[in-house]
Amino acid sequence: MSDTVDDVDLPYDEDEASQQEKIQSLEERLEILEAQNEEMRDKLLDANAENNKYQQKLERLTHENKKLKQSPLFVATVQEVTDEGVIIKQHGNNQEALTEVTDEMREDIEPDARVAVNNSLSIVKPLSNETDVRARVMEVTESPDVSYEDIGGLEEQMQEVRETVEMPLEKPEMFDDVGIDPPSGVLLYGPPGTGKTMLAKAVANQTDATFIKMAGSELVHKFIGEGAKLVRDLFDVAREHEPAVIFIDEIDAIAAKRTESKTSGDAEVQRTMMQLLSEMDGFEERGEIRIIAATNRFDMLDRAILRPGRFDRLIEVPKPNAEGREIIFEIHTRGMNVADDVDFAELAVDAEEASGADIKAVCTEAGMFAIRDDRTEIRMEDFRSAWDKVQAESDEDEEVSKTFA
Ligand SMILES: Nc1ncnc2c1ncn2[C@@H]1O[C@H](COP(=O)(O)OP(=O)(O)OP(=O)(O)O)[C@@H](O)[C@H]1O
Repeated sequence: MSDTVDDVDLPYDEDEASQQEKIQSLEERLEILEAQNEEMRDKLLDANAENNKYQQKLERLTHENKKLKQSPLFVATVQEVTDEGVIIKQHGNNQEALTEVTDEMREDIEPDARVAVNNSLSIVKPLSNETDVRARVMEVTESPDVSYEDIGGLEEQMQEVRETVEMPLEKPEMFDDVGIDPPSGVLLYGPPGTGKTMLAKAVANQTDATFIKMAGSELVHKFIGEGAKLVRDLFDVAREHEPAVIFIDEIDAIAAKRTESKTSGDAEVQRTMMQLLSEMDGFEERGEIRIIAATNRFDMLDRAILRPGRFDRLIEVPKPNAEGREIIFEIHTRGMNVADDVDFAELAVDAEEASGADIKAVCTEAGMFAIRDDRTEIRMEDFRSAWDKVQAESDEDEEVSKTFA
């Protein structure tokens, strides 16, 4: 829509201005309008250019997003950066490939760098170096600070771990003299928070062995193609630190029963497990290294892992009974200022179904109740309230895990 001449606010007085004055005013007005028009056009051009830039950025991000969603990614090592492209070698199957990269990516890549590649072997991103990965998945402790006295209610289990792990480390000659091979691996199984990790740490402490922990889930879920290599690394690190206790937590993540599905993730889990079995089978040359594995899901384990010479000693680590719970209460309140009215036997009966980890949480919570009440002494009522709280929290957790199951 345009204004008609009648609507226009004229820059002169219609009745009084001379013809000459009218022309001059109109010329001046025209000049101003032309300048304004020019300015608006420049702004429009700038806005268009800006728009184009955002459009391109949006396309790049959408593309990037799509690329990242094409999981899983595989791990490869850069062999050579050539004018034709980058030569990479995929981990796991050792397949070599020539792949093209953008100029920006080329700047970030050098021979021996590890990169994540997608299904079509395009480099998606460079990876942090190997030591970072090792550090992320392996916990190496020269002397863990857990001793047998810190563990409550697991006398039998402790005895068995001592025989099967401690004896071969401390008196290997006894096994030679008798002429039997010590068990290579011990499998601890039972509900979460019952002291499996503590048992492994205590035996390492007792034997002055280095404690090396790796979580099965870390081994397989981080990057496809890395699992088997990390298992090799794990045993290399153990050899460097002999005597050593290797603790593989959540072993079910690598040693679950074979499923029907043939996804690349499954193949990766299989490769990781085969590597673990072969490391264990070649165990005699490995000297003073003992392996302890743990799982909360014994029912899921592939039986191959339980054959003789592998994890052939199975030790169940159940939740503690009332007597065990009482001892665990005593252990975790050793350094606490507990009032005379506190009766651990009674608390142990009340806290049915509690794991060692729950009891530890109850003791800490009880201390918090005393602090909130401005007291330095912890009373029976604090422990009772703490148990109610811990129980309510674990019920909540259960609800959440059911919701997401
Ligand atoms: N039997 C126990 N005696 C004393 N404290 C215990 C016992 N069991 C568990 N705890 C306490 O709970 C914490 C967690 O226990 P731990 O990590 O050994 O459990 P876990 O069986 O390895 O659990 P998960 O299967 O979840 O790894 C311990 O650091 C300790 O404070």
